[in-house]
Amino acid sequence: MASLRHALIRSFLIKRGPDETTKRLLTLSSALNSELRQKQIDLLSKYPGGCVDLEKNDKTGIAVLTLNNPTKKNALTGSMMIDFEKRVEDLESWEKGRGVIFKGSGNTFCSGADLNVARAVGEGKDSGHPSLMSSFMQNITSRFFNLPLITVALVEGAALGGGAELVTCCDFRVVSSSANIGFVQARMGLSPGWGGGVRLVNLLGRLKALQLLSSASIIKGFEAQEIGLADEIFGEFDDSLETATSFLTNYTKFAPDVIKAMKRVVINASRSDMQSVETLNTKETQIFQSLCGGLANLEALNKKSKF
Ligand SMILES: CC[C@H](C(=O)O)C(=O)SCCNC(=O)CCNC(=O)[C@H](O)C(C)(C)COP(=O)(O)OP(=O)(O)OC[C@H]1O[C@@H](n2cnc3c(N)ncnc32)[C@H](O)[C@@H]1OP(=O)(O)O
Repeated sequence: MASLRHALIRSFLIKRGPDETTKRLLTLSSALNSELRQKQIDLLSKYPGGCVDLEKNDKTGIAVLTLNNPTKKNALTGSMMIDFEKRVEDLESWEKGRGVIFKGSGNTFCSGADLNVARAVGEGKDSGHPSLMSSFMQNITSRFFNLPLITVALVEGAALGGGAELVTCCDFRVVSSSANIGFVQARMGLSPGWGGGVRLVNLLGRLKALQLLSSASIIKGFEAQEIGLADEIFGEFDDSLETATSFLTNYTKFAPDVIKAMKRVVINASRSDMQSVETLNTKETQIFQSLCGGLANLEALNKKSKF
């Protein structure tokens, strides 16, 4: 697949060092990247609805990032994916930032990709649409995961499919005891496509990740805590945002520069080769693309089953 080859070539070039040929090839690579990005934006902007809101508090250094599509359980439309990228860009350059709470509106987290987008992407298999959506979301979730800020997912209600993958792109998870977290891609005849497979293995280890992905089981908040997918649990009568804020303040007491430095230390130490994650993600997309629009996927989409 072109983008896999492109990523592998780019990774080789960056490692090779700055000679003339490499510079010219990297310029070509950048041009290819911007062409890919335009194709992604053209595809995703066809699916409007909902928004992703960001409230930054310069005084406390804490921001709240909210997936806002309550009539669809915060399912991610194409325009929300583009919104998400803009909010991540804002956070990447937030000087007074210390931490981010990532939540959904209406006491639920996210029910994954909007099924209308998932269906359209599957039907556009031959035009490479699955890889365009997958690589776009992998890039944003990787950038969010590597923000120089301490991030916590506030998980209530449902976090299903891509929604469960978004749960993994935070440093920490504060989860309602009655929340439902499910990597339900297999029920859709799919595999993870938003970088959640790579992050889940890094977070829980190969065996627990394989159990969750291959069973497509939906676990409650307290079960998530037992396996290490939740760092704190709260009850239905607790104020969820207050709980997440109080949890986050344990890690955001010091000056923004110090917090950012600590996060950068951890990012660098946890990955010896920056390109390896890009290569792993690209291979995840290749697997996702191979299933998207396949028989199992189309049957599941036509059933529009609930979980
Ligand atoms: C790599 C990502 C991957 C991909 O791209 O293929 C995916 O993420 S695929 C999507 C995987 N997620 C799902 O399949 C979840 C589907 N939704 C449900 O199971 C339920 O809606 C649930 C459990 C989230 C909530 O159930 P509840 O009974 O509380 O509410 P409703 O089902 O009545 O939902 C209310 C309202 O929201 C609409 N809805 C919910 N999820 C989605 C979605 N993912 N896409 C589009 N619309 C969604 C649902 O249709 C209802 O709308 P209404 O007009 O009232 O019928």
